[in-house]
Amino acid sequence: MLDNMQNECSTAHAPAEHPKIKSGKVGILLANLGTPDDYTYWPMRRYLSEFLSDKRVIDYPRWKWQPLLQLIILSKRPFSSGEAYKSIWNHDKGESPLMTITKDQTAKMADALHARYGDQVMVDFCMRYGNPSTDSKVRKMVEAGCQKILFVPLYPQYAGATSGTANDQFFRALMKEKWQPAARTIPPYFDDPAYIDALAKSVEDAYDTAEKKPDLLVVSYHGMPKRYLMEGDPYHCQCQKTTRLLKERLGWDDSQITTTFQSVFGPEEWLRPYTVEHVADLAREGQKNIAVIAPAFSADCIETLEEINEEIKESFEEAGGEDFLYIPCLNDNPEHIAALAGVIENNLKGWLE
Ligand SMILES: C=CC1=C(C)c2cc3[nH]c(cc4nc(cc5[nH]c(cc1n2)c(C)c5CCC(=O)O)C(CCC(=O)O)=C4C)c(C)c3C=C
Ligand SMILES: [Fe+2]
Ligand SMILES: [Fe+2]
Repeated sequence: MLDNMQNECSTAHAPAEHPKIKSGKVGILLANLGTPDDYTYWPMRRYLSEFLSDKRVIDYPRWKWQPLLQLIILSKRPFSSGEAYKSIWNHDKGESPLMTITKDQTAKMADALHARYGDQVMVDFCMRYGNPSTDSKVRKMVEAGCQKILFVPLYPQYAGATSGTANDQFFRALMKEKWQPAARTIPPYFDDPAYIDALAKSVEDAYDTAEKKPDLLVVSYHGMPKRYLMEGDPYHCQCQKTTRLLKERLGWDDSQITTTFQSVFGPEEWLRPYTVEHVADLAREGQKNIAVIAPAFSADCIETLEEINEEIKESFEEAGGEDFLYIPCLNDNPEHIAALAGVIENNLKGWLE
């Protein structure tokens, strides 16, 4: 039974103006990358500026990077990225798909965890960039009486540019609290059997219902500069291992599956092979019928719906490819929620049984 501090202070000894203190809950705070509030210039610029000013994402010295970012990149990219967001926008809800899906995931996770732990837990989500901010959601949890918070970045593979910076922002939010809750973050879960099962099932379902069974599965991960790998970031290795585990779980051999990296940004070399070039090479070599899956994303977003399913598909078709099957992210499907709930349960041990 979790302790309730308010009982101790409801005696005659407490000062009359004593604040109401809520306690006794465990917060589970899901976190994703963030997304612009709108696809027009200023919201896009605000979002990109916050994102691309993060040293975990782009690690050039500020004096060199900020003039280039603020004067050159942010005068053009909000327009081109805004167009891309507009093409995938959830106009009914007035938000991006990443936002809609994260809300759906959170609602389903809340149901699953309330069924398991009752009202001892509070489940919510925040974003690393933009809204709802990590600060605001940590504040809300502390105010509601969460003395313990488990922070859950929704990235299966660890990268400094994703889980690392999400955790940094969580710790910064804790710095502002008078009564800092106990805090945990989760390790990467790319090798969790239930997560690999969920991925494999999504491939099997897509292949079963495809008009033409694909000859090759391209497993496309968000890229990063190759230098980050050389400097110690484990993301590349965790991506390669995700593909291997998926291949083994599907009972396939190396001829049926391949790993690539997408979304190259700037002049540096990024992790290779680049998806957009590789699918064109495949089409030219005679692989006319492929499927693409993107396991680094827990929710469909601009990088999957627009980049993979529009730009990369076009590159494949222009090079002579015929059938391009995009396999959606795991989003709020039941196997994904169950796998994530299992990861959360494991990481709550000692706090809640
Ligand atoms: C420029 C450096 C970038 C690195 C390094 C990077 C790593 C990285 N990102 C994700 C997940 C997502 N990225 C998303 C969008 C996005 N990413 C970058 C740049 C880097 N990402 C930019 C500039 C953008 C914005 C879109 C654009 O202007 O092209 C998103 C989608 C957000 C959405 O609203 O839909 C996600 C998710 C991972 C997993 C990763 C790992 C190394
Ligand atoms: Fe990104
Ligand atoms: Fe590696």
